[in-house]
Amino acid sequence: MIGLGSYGYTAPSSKKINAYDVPQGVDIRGRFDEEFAKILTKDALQFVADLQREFRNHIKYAMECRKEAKRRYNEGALPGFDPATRYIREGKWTCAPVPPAVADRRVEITGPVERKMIINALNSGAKVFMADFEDALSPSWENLMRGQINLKDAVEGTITFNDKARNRVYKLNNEIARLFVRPRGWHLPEAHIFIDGEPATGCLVDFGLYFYHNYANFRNTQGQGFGPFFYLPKMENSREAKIWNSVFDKAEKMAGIEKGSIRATVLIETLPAVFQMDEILYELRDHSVGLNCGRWDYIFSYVKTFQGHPDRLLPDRGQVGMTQHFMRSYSDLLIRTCHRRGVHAMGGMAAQIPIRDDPAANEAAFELVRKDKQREVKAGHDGTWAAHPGLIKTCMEVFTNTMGSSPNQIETVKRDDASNLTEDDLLQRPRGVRTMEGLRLNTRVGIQYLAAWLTGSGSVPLYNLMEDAATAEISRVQIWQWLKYSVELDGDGLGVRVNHVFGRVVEEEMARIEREVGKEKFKKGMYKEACKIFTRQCTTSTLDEFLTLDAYNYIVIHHPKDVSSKL
Ligand SMILES: CC(=O)SCCNC(=O)CCNC(=O)[C@H](O)C(C)(C)COP(=O)(O)OP(=O)(O)OC[C@H]1O[C@@H](n2cnc3c(N)ncnc32)[C@H](O)[C@@H]1OP(=O)(O)O
Ligand SMILES: O=CC(=O)O
Ligand SMILES: [Mg+2]
Repeated sequence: MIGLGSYGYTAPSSKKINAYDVPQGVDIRGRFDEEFAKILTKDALQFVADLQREFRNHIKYAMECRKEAKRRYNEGALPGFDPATRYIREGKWTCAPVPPAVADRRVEITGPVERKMIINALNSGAKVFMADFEDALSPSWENLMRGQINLKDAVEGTITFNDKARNRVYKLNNEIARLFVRPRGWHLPEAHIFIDGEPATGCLVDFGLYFYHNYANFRNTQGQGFGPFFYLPKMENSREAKIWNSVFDKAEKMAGIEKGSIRATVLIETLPAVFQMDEILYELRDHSVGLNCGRWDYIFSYVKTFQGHPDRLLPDRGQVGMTQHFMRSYSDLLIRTCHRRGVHAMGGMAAQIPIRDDPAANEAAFELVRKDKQREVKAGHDGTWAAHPGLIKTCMEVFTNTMGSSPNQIETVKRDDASNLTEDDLLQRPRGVRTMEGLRLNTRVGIQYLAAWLTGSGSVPLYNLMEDAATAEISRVQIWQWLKYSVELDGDGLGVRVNHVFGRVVEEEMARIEREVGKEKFKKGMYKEACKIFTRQCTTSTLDEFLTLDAYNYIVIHHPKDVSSKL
C-alpha cells in the first residue's frame, strides 16, 4: 500500500477550493491545477476507470504469477521455453502488416515527456521519438500531468517552449519524428488517482489519458490512419501481453476505430520474456509492430531472476555488454523471431552521450556507439535507439550504410541460423571480473541517480553516460548480489570481501559526490535520503523488486481529501 510521501501534506487553504470533476468511484489526490483539469476530464477519467475495473483482476493475477515464477527460480529452477506453447513457437503465423507510417524506424530517439525535450526529439531527424513515462521519467504528479499536456500539444502540433534565459523559442519543424509513447510497467501504482478505493494502475493512467485525448488527431496527422503507437515495458510473460491486447481492443471499441489501429513494440527486457517472444507477439499479433532489445533492464532482470543462484554472479557492470554470449544470443533470437513474424526487430540503447569538453573522449564515445550500431545492423536489427540528438547522425549513417534505402530488413535478413540457439545460450554466465572500482562506481551512480529521481529527473548524465531507472537498477542489484554472497573482489588483486568494505565505500563515495557536485548542491539535493534508500536496498536480506517502488513513497504528494471530489 502506498503511504504518504515524507513531505506529503499541504494544509487546507481558506481560499476557493478547486476540484476535479470526477466520475463515480474516482478520487484525485494530486494537486489541483486548471491545466491538469483539461487532461483529467470526467470522460477521460471514466475511460481510465473502465480500464481499471475491467483489467484489475487480470493484472493482479499476472503479478501473482510473477511471484510464483520468482519462487521457483529462487528454489533453483531456470527460466526456459514453455512446452505448453510449443505450438505457437512452431506454428506458421505472422503479425498484421507493419503500418506504412512506421515502416522505417532505423533510428529512434528516446527521452522523458519533458516539454523542451519533446520538441527537440521530434525535430531531431530521428524517424521515431519514444516519449517516456517509464525508465526516463520520475513519476511525480507534476511530471506525469505536465507530460500528458505536453504530448497533447505535440500531437496537436501546437507545442512551443519559451526559454527566457536563452531568449529562444522552441517549436516543431515541418518534418518530425513519429511519436511512440511508453507507459509505466504493470507493477507501478498511480497513488494520486484512486479508483474504487485503490490506487490506479500507473500504466493504465498513462495509456488511458494519452489515448483518450490524442487518438483522433494522431491518426490524422501522424499515423496515416493508424495509431497511436506505443512501447510496452518490463513484461515477463505472454499473459501480460494478452492483457495489453485486450486493453487495446477495448480502447479501439471505445473510440470506434478499426481493430489493429493501435500498434505497440514490446521491450524484451526481462530474462523470462526472452523465452516468450513468439508467445508475446502471438498475443499481440493484431497490434504488434515488433520487439526491442531493452538491454539494460534485461541485465537487471538477469540478476533479479538469479537472485537465489550464487553461481551466477555478474562481473562489473561495465563488462556486461552486448558481446557477452548470452546478450548476443538474445539479440539474435529476437531478430529471428521478429522477422519470421513480419515485424521490426529493434536494437537498444548505447549509453554513451556526447562529451562536450573533451574531444578525444567524445570521439571515443562516438566510436563505441558506432561499433554497437554496426553490430546491430549487421546482425539484422531494423533500427536502434539513441539517447541524445547529437548521436542521431552517427546512428543514421551506420544503419543507412547497410540498409540503403530499404525501410527495414524484415524480409532480407531472416537469421534462420538463430533457430539453433538454446536455453544454455540464452543463460550462459557472463564473463569478467569484479573490482573495487566497479563497486565504487555502482555506489556513486546509484546514489546520484536516486537523488536526481527524488527531485524530479528520471534520466541524467553521469560520468559521460546516460543513466536512467534501468541502468541504476543494475548498480543496485549488483551490489545486493555481491553483498548477499559475500563476493571477493578479484579483478584488481585486492581480494577483499564486499561486505567487509561496503560501509566504508558508501561513506567515501558520499564524500566524493559532495566534492564533485559542490557543497551547495549537495546540501540542497536529496543525496542523504538517496543514500539511505539505496544502501537499505543493497543490504536488505530479500531483494526489493524495484528501486522505484520504495522510492515512489517519497514523491507521492497527496493533497487534502476535501480538495478532491465526491467519492
Ligand atoms: C534504458 C532505457 O530505457 S533508455 C531510454 C530511456 N532513457 C532516455 O530516454 C534518456 C534520454 N536522454 C536524456 O535524458 C538526456 O540525453 C540526458 C539526461 C542523458 C543528457 O541530457 P542533457 O544533460 O540535457 O544533455 P545536453 O546538455 O548535452 O543536451 C543538449 C541539448 O540536447 C537536448 N537533449 C538531450 N537529450 C535529449 C533527448 N533524449 N531528447 C531530446 N532532446 C535532448 C537537451 O534538451 C539540450 O537541448 P538545448 O540545446 O535546446 O538546450
Ligand atoms: O528500456 C530499455 C532498457 O534497456 O531497459
Ligand atoms: Mg527498460
